[in-house]
Amino acid sequence: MPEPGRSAPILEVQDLGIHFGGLHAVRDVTASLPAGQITAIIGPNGAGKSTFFNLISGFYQPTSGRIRFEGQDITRLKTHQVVARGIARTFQTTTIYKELSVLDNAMIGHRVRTRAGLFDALLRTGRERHDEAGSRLGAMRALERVGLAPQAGRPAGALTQEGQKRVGIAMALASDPALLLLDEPAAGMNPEETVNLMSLIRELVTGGLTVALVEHKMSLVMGLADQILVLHHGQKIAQGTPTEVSRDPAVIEAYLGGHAHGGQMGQRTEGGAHA
Ligand SMILES: Nc1ncnc2c1ncn2[C@@H]1O[C@H](COP(=O)(O)OP(=O)(O)OP(=O)(O)O)[C@@H](O)[C@H]1O
Repeated sequence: MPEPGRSAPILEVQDLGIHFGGLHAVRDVTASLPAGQITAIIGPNGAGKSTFFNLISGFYQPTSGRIRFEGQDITRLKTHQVVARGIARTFQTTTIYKELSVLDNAMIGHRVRTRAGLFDALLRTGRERHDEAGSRLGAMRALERVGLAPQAGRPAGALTQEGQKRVGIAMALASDPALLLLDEPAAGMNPEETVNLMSLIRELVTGGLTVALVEHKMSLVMGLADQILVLHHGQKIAQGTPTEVSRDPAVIEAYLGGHAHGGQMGQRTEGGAHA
């Protein structure tokens, strides 16, 4: 496993922040994601993890700070421009089109990156036909990467929960990103499916991808992440290897909230909060 921080950063954020009215959802976060590694972003509920992803992927415009990707400033880019630069994401809730085929889903992911607009599509211009062929090729490549090529013709809704998660990942991979953001990839998965998902993420990283993920399942985070970034009340409170952060007093305090008995990081208490 490569040592965190040893490879050049693919993404750097500096003093990144956003507030909604008086609420600082993310505040003064300075951090970097090493290329070719897996970074997990963790923190108690409401810590700002999803907002952090939304800032990086252009869904939200930061109210302070800068974002650099592959050495270039992407702070003010819109979502489609961020995708075109090479950052793709999946969402917490499954956003696949269940009635469409697995291949069509992946093609939708690819077309985010192509230039043909509605006008081209309606008139079936040469460029549109060219783009469609390119979409099909890019989509098939993405399906091969997630092990779904043999299922390309099936309706996405006919796949297992794990299969549908893979479709979501293929949709993101179809735009051929250098950085993949996974928002709670293991949500709703049983332990066996979670292990399979971990193997898939490892394979993708071995193939050259950089991954950042938000996840509550600590077995996945601890077993997969090269480095962990911990947010609490929108601020970075720790960054390091899984071993380092799990021993960090500030992290333990954030998760246990000062209670001596509360289980491990990320476990949900009966009230639904994270112990
Ligand atoms: N668009 C928005 N408008 C107003 N407040 C928002 C908005 N998006 C997020 N917030 C607030 O910002 C804070 C951080 O939310 P966020 O969803 O990023 O946390 P999180 O760490 O992802 O939480 P969880 O683990 O529960 O998904 C919360 O208080 C949330 O209510």
